[in-house]
Amino acid sequence: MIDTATALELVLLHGSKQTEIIEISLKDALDHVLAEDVISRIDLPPFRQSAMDGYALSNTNSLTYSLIGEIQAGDSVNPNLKIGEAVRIFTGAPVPDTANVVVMQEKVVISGDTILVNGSLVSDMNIRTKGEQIKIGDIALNKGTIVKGVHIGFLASLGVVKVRVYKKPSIAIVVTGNELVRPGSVLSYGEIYESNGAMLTSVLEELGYNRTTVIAIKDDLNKTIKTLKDTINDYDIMIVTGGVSVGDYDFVGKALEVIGVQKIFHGVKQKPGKPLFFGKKERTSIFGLPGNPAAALTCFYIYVYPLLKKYEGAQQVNLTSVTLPLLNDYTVLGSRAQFLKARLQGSGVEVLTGQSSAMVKSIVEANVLVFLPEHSSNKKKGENVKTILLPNK
Ligand SMILES: Nc1nc2c(c(=O)[nH]1)N[C@H]1C(S)=C(S)[C@@H](COP(=O)(O)OP(=O)(O)OC[C@H]3O[C@@H](n4cnc5c(N)ncnc54)[C@H](O)[C@@H]3O)O[C@H]1N2
Ligand code: MOO
Repeated sequence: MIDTATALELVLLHGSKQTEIIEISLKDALDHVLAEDVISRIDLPPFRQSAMDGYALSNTNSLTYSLIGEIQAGDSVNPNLKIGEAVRIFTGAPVPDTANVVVMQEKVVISGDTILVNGSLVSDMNIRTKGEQIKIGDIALNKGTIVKGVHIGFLASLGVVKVRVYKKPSIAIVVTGNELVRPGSVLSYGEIYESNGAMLTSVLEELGYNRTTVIAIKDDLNKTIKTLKDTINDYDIMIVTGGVSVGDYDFVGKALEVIGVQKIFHGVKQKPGKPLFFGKKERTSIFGLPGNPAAALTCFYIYVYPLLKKYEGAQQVNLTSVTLPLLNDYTVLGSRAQFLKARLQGSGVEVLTGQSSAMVKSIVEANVLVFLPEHSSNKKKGENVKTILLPNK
């Protein structure tokens, strides 16, 4: 069995990479990865803008100015201010080329058509200079950026309507087990509701991956071979859950071998997720995740998520981790590296009870995973631990 760092390295080394680039509307670009730098075609702001409601004037060290007009946001005017003249102006309106100061209205006393400035005037005050955010021809967003709502807002402010991104992978989620029954039917003794399919589909959707299909297989070697063989070529990524361990009816490893999947590794010194499998066949990357739901989800975040990001050429492939103090003692069981379900509370992290791989209930409460390396000793409250932040939690 290999260690967790080697496993992740091998996934990133051997996992496939998308080369197909598509052009899509900016409004559909959420969670896609930019396939090229986006260059600004305008200065932002495109003209000198007033940052305040007030008066624009050319500072002549006088405190008295006569009003000659008004400029609203959206007006397309550029009046020529003579010495001693000012215009009423509003936030976002174009500042005349002949003005170098905007005084906010609270600092002005009006008397008929004359204003008296109460305070000092500093050149360029309350004026947003042309191109102060970004200049025409500059890079607005780098290739490899994962597009989020703020990026869409920024690009919209530059007038961008289409972006070139990497095509999302198609993903097959194959759930295995005789005991699995679709929610909606009544359970017979020995049966459980199938939940990994719904969980992985939804977690993938939260991350912006919608090209998913769930396929269910019974514990039968020939059927497993046939279904995996019929499925594998149609998808970029195949995620199988269950049947990857050592039981007499755990057929996934054998079936993948029969259909010619190149095994990269099978087994990692970690808890949960000891039986994790990773392999590839032509363009398809194949994960065999443990059937236990919390183990499957943990392996998804630690290994599948980085591959999805690498696949799309993202700059950052791993989940963000931080170092935080433990809020409780934790007794380490066994020598494998551990990914513990935990929750951020204030400035620390609490390891949750119910660490069993089978417990879906406790992973619901978790918003982070605490990572303890192999052979860790028992942890005391206050000790710093590596804490992996889970997305959308
Ligand atoms: N003798 C050994 N037994 C086991 C070992 C071992 O090393 N030696 N490893 C254990 C570990 S660790 C894990 S994790 C599990 C993983 O086993 P499999 O990946 O083969 O998974 P299954 O046995 O098929 O299922 C495990 C568990 O999860 C439930 N399950 C499966 N699929 C689903 C699903 N789609 N939705 C909900 N629940 C699911 C299944 O009913 C089992 O309870 O092996 C240990 N055994
Ligand atoms: O490694 Mo298994 O995922 O502990 O339960």
